[in-house]
Amino acid sequence: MIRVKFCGISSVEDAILAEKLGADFIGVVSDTVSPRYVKNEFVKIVKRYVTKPVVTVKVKGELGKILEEGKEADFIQIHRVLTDEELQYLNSFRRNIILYVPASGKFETYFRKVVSSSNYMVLLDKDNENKVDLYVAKKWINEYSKVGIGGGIKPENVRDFLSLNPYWIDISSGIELYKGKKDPSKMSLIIKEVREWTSIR
Ligand SMILES: O=C(O)c1ccccc1N[C@@H]1O[C@H](COP(=O)(O)O)[C@@H](O)[C@H]1O
Repeated sequence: MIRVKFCGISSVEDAILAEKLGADFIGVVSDTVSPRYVKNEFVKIVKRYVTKPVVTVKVKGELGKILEEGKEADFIQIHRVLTDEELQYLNSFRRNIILYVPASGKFETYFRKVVSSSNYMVLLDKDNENKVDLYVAKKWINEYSKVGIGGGIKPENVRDFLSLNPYWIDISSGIELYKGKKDPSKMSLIIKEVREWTSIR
């Protein structure tokens, strides 16, 4: 079964709708780099209305602060490439962590460091503005069980990502009416594609 994370959720209404339509994870971006930014306190509010795990996405900042600010979330997704020292520091915490790894052959060594470090979930995504290398992504998904994939997923191309058989697919901008507002029909289409894909395999 391929799980679905709808990310960049920035209203309770969209969180409730995402869960109702079938999302397995509700992602919120609590980092000001995002046009979908929400304050840390939003996690606690959303958790009153949904039962699915809530993921808070962080990009910048010192890891200790990220872990503290993300403590209300079920998962903390750290969406930047970490230094060796940061990976070592993170290993000393028992938290549900999702680590971003750019889906590019240039990050093969980093991918191996991450998956050998601890029991992380790994999210493959674009390497800056370079598209996801689906060949590399397929190779890594076959090697490690907890690899999700994002990076420009939308209803028109979701099958390309489902064919890699990831642990989950992760979508933010591809299911929007406009930045910060999710589109019910696009979310429904994604879920429909996933269910159809899963039912025939
Ligand atoms: O969603 C965001 O605004 C965001 C901002 C900064 C870092 C990560 C962000 N979202 C994560 O990136 C992937 C891919 O996004 P997209 O679907 O290509 O728009 C998304 O799944 C989130 O996990």
